[in-house]
Amino acid sequence: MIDGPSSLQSPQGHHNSSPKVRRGIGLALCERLLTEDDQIHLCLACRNMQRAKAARISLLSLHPAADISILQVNLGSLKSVCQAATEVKQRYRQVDFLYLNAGIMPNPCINLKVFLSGLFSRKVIHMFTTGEGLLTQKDQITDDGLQEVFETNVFGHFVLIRAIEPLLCHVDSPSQLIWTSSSNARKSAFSLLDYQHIQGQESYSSSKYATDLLSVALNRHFNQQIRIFTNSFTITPYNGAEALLWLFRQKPELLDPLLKYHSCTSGLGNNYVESRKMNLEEESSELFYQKLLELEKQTLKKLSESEEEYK
Ligand SMILES: NC(=O)C1=CN([C@@H]2O[C@H](COP(=O)(O)OP(=O)(O)OC[C@H]3O[C@@H](n4cnc5c(N)ncnc54)[C@H](OP(=O)(O)O)[C@@H]3O)[C@@H](O)[C@H]2O)C=CC1
Ligand SMILES: CC(C)CCC[C@@H](C)[C@H]1CC[C@H]2C3=C(CC[C@]12C)[C@@]1(C)CCC(=O)[C@@H](C)[C@@H]1CC3
Repeated sequence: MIDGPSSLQSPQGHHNSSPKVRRGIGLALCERLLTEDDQIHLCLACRNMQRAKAARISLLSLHPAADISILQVNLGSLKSVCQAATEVKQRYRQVDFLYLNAGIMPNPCINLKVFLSGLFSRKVIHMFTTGEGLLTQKDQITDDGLQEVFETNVFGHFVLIRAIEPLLCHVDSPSQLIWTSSSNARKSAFSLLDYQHIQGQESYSSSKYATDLLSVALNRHFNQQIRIFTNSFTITPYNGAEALLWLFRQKPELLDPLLKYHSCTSGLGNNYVESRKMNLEEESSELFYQKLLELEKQTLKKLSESEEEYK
């Protein structure tokens, strides 16, 4: 099983030999999964090996008998994604659960006008749970020539899923693919004509809507063997892992691919999972899927050509 990257950081933000654990949803999920069943094999796929090792140590301190391995992957680099996929195929014959957790929101900027008018309106709860229209981000371009938020939050995951497809599609025991979206996903922030969100300033909202769209197409193309789900705004990483853990216990064939599963917390502090229909059309999801297949073809070709050049 692969988990999304864990969240660990040294106190000053740079790496040393004993980085301090920064708790994100990925690590909280691993802890909760091991509490549920410490016989599972966990593989932590992280971009930073120091943090991955520290996450492993922290999990082992709570579950000494756990079987935990680590793997390096930077989702913002196609080369790294392809290398990680090759490594996964060498190590495993099947992946039962693939949690796609990594997601970035670089340089967020709050729109104070929207915040203040939202604060005194009936939409105040909606604003605090979805952050709709509240934040803008400054995106940048990766070495692959793609928008960083799009590549990290969407395309890197997409290429990884496709590259390890043979490990996911087993007739007798279907795999479950659980992809973290957000209640910040917004249809109006996304455009099929600008799916990398080059022109706008809400790359995070756009990337999470892209995740929702892709989840529907992937379900169709993987012949109902893979289910993809999402979660919403979280107060603590433990709460944020609620829907992810709930999905671990579900039979994938009984879940509706058009629903999004949100981790929620009541006023009394109780966690629960709520399903909501996604605001999307299946035709758009298919069109987007086809566009990503084309982009994958182009970018992987470019990558292999540049690798040939360096030989
Ligand atoms: N927190 C919230 O309120 C909500 C979060 N979400 C989503 O949940 C997921 C986890 O969020 P959260 O735990 O809060 O966030 P964190 O920032 O704590 O964790 C995100 C993780 O993604 C990893 N990551 C970032 N970029 C890359 C990359 N290029 N390659 C590999 N790994 C990468 C980070 O690794 P590293 O440690 O190296 O930085 C980090 O561990 C995200 O997808 C987020 O969008 C959704 C709704 C609400
Ligand atoms: C006094 C300050 C001006 C208060 C500012 C509060 C905001 C920083 C938060 C209010 C709602 C929050 C929110 C998110 C980030 C922080 C806020 C904007 C997210 C966008 C974080 C990532 C997600 O995936 C969303 C679901 C969150 C929605 C709410």
